[in-house]
Amino acid sequence: MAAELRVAAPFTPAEVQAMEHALEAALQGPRGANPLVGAVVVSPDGRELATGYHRGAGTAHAEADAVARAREAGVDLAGCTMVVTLEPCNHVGRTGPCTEAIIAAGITDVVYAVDDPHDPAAGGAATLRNAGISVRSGLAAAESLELNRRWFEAVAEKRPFTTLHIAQTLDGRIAAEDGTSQWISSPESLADNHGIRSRIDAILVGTQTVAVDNPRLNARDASGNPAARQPVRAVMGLRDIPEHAAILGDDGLAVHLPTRDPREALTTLYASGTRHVMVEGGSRILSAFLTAGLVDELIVYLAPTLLGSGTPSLDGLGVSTLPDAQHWEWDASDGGPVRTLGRDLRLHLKPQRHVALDPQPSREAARQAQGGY
Ligand SMILES: NC(=O)C1=CN([C@@H]2O[C@H](COP(=O)(O)OP(=O)(O)OC[C@H]3O[C@@H](n4cnc5c(N)ncnc54)[C@H](OP(=O)(O)O)[C@@H]3O)[C@@H](O)[C@H]2O)C=CC1
Ligand SMILES: Nc1c(N[C@@H]2O[C@H](COP(=O)(O)O)[C@@H](O)[C@H]2O)[nH]c(=O)[nH]c1=O
Repeated sequence: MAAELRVAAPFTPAEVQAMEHALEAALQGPRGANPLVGAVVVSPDGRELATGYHRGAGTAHAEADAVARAREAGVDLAGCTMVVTLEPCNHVGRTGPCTEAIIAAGITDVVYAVDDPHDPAAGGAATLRNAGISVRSGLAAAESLELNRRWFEAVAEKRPFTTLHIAQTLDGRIAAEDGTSQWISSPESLADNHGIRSRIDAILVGTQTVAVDNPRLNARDASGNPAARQPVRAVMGLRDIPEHAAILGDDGLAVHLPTRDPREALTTLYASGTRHVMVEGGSRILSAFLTAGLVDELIVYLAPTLLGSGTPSLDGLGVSTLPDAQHWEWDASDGGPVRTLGRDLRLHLKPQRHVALDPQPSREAARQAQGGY
């Protein structure tokens, strides 16, 4: 009789389930300069003892968050397994390295989904192994890559992660016929927008928005007090910024990008350290970034207001026939796809993964896809 071949399963059922929970936890964080990351610590007998997630650049990483929560609850993690959606980082950025937090907690096993492609942070697995920790990777790798697909792409392209902001009326207008647009959004939407401004690296508008609105573009609270952290204020377009424009301020954070090429604008911002930019408008700038396929996250503040005329949100995307339409998916992260902000709705979307479409789909295929309609 042939000897029975037994191959040890690379991951236990508890680890598989913990990774599912880590992916869910990751979705609570905001998108931006850093990827969404979740972590769950599992005891040797398979119980989930602590969960953590990353709340955005400058805050604790998921692993450190899970360790801190366990400490607060008086839970000892010695001998446990850390299950995390991204390779633990190895560097001192704005927070300490996760490898250190894991080693200090006495964790003996680490299971992660995918390697960290971000040069300064990479190498965590090797550091953990050198400390005698057992490290395995590849669990739910496809799901983890999909979770942060656009972030991985931005890192590979060496450009900032790009969020697009549109504050529009129900009929898709961002300004009235005379150019007035302040304010279409509810105070709650404006507060949300200023919250984003305070955690991004740069905000970008077109030269025409500067000419029409004379915006300040800093991050403020409801009383007008500036936030502790301010973004670079970038103006894109060939025209000079008017000498007395409010955007110039006196803090040296204003920058003119004399180009009409969105990729060139992003490359320039990246070179000076910007890893997350929010494009605020107006119409032609929003359209240029969307047409170039450079938008990683779309936030639409939808006001229950009608103008009937005025500046449309978008100024053409080069789409003349339905099969060329851009498709977007609802984004479950950071509060979900739809939130109510005062009288407004906040819609949260991500670009649909590019799928090669049959250029001339058969009527039968189309009928089936639409359920017979
Ligand atoms: N509700 C909202 O969310 C917002 C509303 N607004 C409103 O939008 C209106 C302004 O929108 P809009 O007139 O479209 O102006 P934009 O702010 O989009 O600026 C357009 C100008 O940017 C320059 N530019 C740079 N790159 C490009 C490009 N790829 N394609 C075209 N132009 C480019 C051009 O000027 P140059 O000659 O200098 O190169 C162009 O005239 C205002 O009324 C403002 O109030 C603005 C922001 C947000
Ligand atoms: N009108 C409009 C927005 N407009 C954006 O805000 C800019 C003004 O910024 P600031 O001068 O800092 O207050 C303006 O030029 C445009 O970029 N944003 C929104 O969230 N909701 C709105 O209804």
